Amino acid sequence: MVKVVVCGAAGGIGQPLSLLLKQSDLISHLALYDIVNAAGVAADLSHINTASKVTGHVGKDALAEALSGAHTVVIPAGVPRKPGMTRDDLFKVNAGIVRDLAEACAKHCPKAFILVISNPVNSTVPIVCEVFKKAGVFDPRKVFGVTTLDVVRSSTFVNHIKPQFEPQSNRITVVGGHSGATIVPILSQIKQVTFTPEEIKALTHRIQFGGDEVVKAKDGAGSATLSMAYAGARFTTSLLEASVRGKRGLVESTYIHLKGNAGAEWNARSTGLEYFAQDVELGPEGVANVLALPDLSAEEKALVKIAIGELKGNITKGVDFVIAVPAAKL
Ligand SMILES: NC(=O)C1=CN([C@@H]2O[C@H](COP(=O)(O)OP(=O)(O)OC[C@H]3O[C@@H](n4cnc5c(N)ncnc54)[C@H](O)[C@@H]3O)[C@@H](O)[C@H]2O)C=CC1
Ligand SMILES: O=C([O-])CC(=O)C(=O)O
Repeated sequence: MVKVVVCGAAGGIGQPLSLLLKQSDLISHLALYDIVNAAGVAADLSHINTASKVTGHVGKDALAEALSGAHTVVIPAGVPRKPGMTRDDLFKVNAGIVRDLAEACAKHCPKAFILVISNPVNSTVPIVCEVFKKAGVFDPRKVFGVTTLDVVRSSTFVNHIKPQFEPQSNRITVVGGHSGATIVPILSQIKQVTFTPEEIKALTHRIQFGGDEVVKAKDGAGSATLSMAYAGARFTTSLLEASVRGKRGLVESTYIHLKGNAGAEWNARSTGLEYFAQDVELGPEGVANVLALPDLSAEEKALVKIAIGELKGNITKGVDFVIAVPAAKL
């Protein structure tokens, strides 16, 4: 039974994510942090008759208390997209938010698992890792970019055109990163159903730009929150099952720092990248083993090549931000 902190807990993702985590019997203390409204959300959730204690922490002065003793910190803090924006457009605001939260985590809970939801994930994960490196507390097994929504969407969208494909028990590998062309679903490995080349093309495009569908439908009121909360709770639960309960064989796709993770050498060599999303087996210390990339079709190889090109810039942008901009005093 552990303490889990949600940073950005009063937001569109933070609230339903906290609701789902309140139902976990692996969590003894759910600490909700935000710069606004976290006390109200915590009071509300605290009336639910599950075992965990819920506390609310509002504003920077309450951050140390929220984070101390944390086993896991989930970060959906920051601004979401509006129509016409890319995830990279969020960097201006969210890079500083994530950098400051990472600084506080490195200080107050340096051994915690850090799950990054805030966009652009391709750059915010390097920001967290660089902050932890600077503080001398970096463990590459413990920082995760949450790309689970791409996996969830993949199964859902395949099921929409192939109803015989059972979407909850059949997991699809998604590699690369978390934005447009960097999202590469490996549909060629699906054994249960077959596709025409046109179906593969349409599905791939829908998965890569699934986020845009929601941004467009919400029409200025934000991006995916409920499906993201579901995906974030799924990833958090898998990690807790593996790290707290010791469950073996749990595999999730996630965007990680390759160097220093078992099994990732091949990925690092073949992509030339420092960070990449790939299936990993979770264990007591976080990443237990990075699974080998599955066989890719010629089309998927071409998509991975495009993803690598885009990821390079996204990663450099995150790394440079930490090196170039001094951290806010916390
Ligand atoms: N990884 C993924 O697959 C996905 C990521 N996202 C990203 O998640 C982020 C949050 O999205 P929403 O919840 O819809 O936004 P939102 O605006 O509804 O909520 C964000 C929350 O963060 C809080 N916040 C702002 N600055 C903060 C700080 N310094 N410390 C703590 N909390 C702070 C705000 O007060 C607000 O409550 C966005 O960057 C969005 O792009 C969204 C969907 C999927
Ligand atoms: O599209 C967005 O901006 C939010 C997001 O990351 C997603 O829904 O995959």
